[in-house]
Amino acid sequence: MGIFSAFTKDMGIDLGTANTLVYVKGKDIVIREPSVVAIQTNTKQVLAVGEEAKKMIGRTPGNIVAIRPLRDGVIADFDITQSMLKYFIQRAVQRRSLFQPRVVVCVPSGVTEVEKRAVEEAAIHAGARDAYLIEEPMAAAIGAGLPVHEATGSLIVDIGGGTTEVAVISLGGIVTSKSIRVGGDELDEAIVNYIKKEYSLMIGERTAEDIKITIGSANVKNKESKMNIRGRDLISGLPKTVTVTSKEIYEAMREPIYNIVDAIKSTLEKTPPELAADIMEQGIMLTGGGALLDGIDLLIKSETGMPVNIAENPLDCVAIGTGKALESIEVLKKTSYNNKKMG
Ligand SMILES: Nc1ncnc2c1ncn2[C@@H]1O[C@H](COP(=O)(O)OP(=O)(O)OP(=O)(O)O)[C@@H](O)[C@H]1O
Repeated sequence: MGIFSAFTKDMGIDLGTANTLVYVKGKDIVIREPSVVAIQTNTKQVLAVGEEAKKMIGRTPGNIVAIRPLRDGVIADFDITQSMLKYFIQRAVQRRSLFQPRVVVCVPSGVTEVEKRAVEEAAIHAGARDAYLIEEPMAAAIGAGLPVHEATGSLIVDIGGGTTEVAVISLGGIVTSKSIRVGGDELDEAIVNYIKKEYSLMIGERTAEDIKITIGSANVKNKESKMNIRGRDLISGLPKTVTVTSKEIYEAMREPIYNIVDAIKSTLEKTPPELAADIMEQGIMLTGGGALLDGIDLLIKSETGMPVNIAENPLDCVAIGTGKALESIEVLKKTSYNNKKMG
């Protein structure tokens, strides 16, 4: 390692639809914030980014909006994504630093070629010396400690906010994969719709997420809890409280949960037999916030007949894997995402 490289603060960024994490080489994860930006609508001025902006969702006056610029695994608002990325890079670098970092960004798999270029440019604009992209399932697998470079099959399932990525990895490459636009957000929406239909009660997406995390389960036999929730009665227009059970929430989330299970099954069906045998032995690895949903591992195990493991820190895997990819930057340069640019 040259004397200067020790000071470069190279970083890996998980630009997620729900959360953005920044991993700085030698320091671990230094930023962990929701991917939300609050802006003044008339001037387009950025008022808050991250946690502070998330608190404003559903609570802003007319001239301020709190936006999630990445939705459903794609960049819904490019300019705001760029501002957010710039804000996080500069916060991680600390303005006074003279050294320009090399940055690896993990982007949702649904982004287009144009958007990939634009993310690289945004990173350069924000002060990066070089910018590379990495595919989300590869970053998740590296972060979860799977032997991605060995001649053995690993199956990774990353259940994020906007997307679920399922991939079989061997010898440093993705052998077969599937990405669906179903993740934690879809579960929240299903809860909002269920409560509306069953109780004529309107709740916000943050309340729905809270219900999912507190009493939601993918294996209802294991859980029977209740929760009081508050919202607006659609008939009277007034605030109202109702009590919901985990069984009801399971019913509400059943369809999107089974979409995730089906994506895993169809990936397994396309997996070459030798690699399927490796996966049978090693098990399926779950990462992403959705891996924390109560009972999801048991459901996948019973539906596929394969052993299932949950990564140690499922929310951090992509950021850690993105950061670790920096250590083998030569390998990164050769990946399909970056070699078009290089060649
Ligand atoms: N304990 C929990 N139980 C259920 N879901 C959870 C839990 N904790 C977090 N989540 C969900 O995980 C999702 C966020 O996960 P994560 O941070 O991995 O997504 P992301 O990387 O930002 O999204 P993407 O991979 O789609 O870009 C949210 O939908 C959140 O509600």
